[in-house]
Amino acid sequence: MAALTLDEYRSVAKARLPRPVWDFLEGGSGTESMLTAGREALDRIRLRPRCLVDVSACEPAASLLGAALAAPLGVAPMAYHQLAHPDGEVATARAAGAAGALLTVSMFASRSLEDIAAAATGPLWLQLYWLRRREPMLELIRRAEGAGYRALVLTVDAPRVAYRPRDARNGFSLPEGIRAVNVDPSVMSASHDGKAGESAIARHSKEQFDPSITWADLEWLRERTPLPLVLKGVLTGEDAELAAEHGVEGLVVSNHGGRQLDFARPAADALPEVVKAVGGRCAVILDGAIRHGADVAKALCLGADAVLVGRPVLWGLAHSGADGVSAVLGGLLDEFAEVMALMGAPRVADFKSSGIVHS
Ligand SMILES: Cc1cc2nc3c(=O)[nH]c(=O)nc-3n(C[C@H](O)[C@H](O)[C@H](O)COP(=O)(O)O)c2cc1C
Ligand SMILES: O=C(O)C(=O)c1ccccc1
Repeated sequence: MAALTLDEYRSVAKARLPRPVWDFLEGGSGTESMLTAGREALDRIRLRPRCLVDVSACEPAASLLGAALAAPLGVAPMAYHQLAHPDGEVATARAAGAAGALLTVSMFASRSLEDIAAAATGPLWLQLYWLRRREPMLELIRRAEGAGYRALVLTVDAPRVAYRPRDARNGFSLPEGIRAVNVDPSVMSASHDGKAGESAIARHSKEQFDPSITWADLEWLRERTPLPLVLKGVLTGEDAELAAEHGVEGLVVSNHGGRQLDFARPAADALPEVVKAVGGRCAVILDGAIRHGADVAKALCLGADAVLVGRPVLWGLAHSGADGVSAVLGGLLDEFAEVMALMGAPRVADFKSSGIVHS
């Protein structure tokens, strides 16, 4: 087990980072109701262990869209890792590789796609927001293909970035020297122009994100890249069905870590109907509030193929760069391996709906 708990990494990160940066990383949208709701949904689910199963050789390894992982675990796309540590996404990539975890790189990463790929020893996916100007998106996709990224994750729960009261109050903008280096400054330059009452990120995203895209536009993207497509931010069986009909390869069931639609349902509550709707036609991934090895087990029992972890990775980065991220991911992995043994579930496939009960 890890020497420190995630809460300890969180406390150190909070103490170390400037308040507006901490608020940006940690905050949510609207009333911030979703920051606790995601955790409560997972806490309501309890495990039903089986006994006298041979667990002398537990195997947490999994595969996700053809990528071999040490466990069904990845890092969620998050903008600007350099806010947490100067090495930014390069450190995260090193640590994710060492832990055998997937890394999803945000379109608004603060290190270049190529530098991240050079540091990575595990699979990389690239996350995209759909921009009004499509050429910069396509250029990014070309670069991702060239650098060996293995899938595209289109975030579909953010036709605009939601109102986030902490960032508005702080007039949040990026500190000197940190920017979204993979896109032209005209696409996202959230620096130097913050003023009280408005977040530079919210303003830029309103200008740049295309809020008019529909299912019909997915075809346009598919014709332009051979990479598998994953949609992130699906919360209903209806949309899961549409995604499967459109040949999407994967779904991330997510409420964006409580940063988009306030009062949305927690992703864990939406997962069963999504799994049922896709009926095995695409991979299903859960994200939001994953903090324990037991959460990975619960997600698998609900029918997910894997989970993504968000903020804890930034806490690890802020604590001690790549080493901190390795410890955070390694700790989750160790916990999951222990849950396998104590659940009498020596293989990932042994986690079924009978493994949980809602309390
Ligand atoms: C600081 C921060 C930046 C984020 N940036 C992005 C992003 O660029 N693209 C995206 O699809 N999701 C983004 N997200 C959402 C995460 O991918 C993920 O859905 C969420 O953080 C998971 O919840 P957790 O932090 O509780 O684990 C961001 C989240 C945070 C905390
Ligand atoms: O997606 C987010 O949550 C987010 O914080 C963000 C960051 C940069 C640009 C757009 C959104």
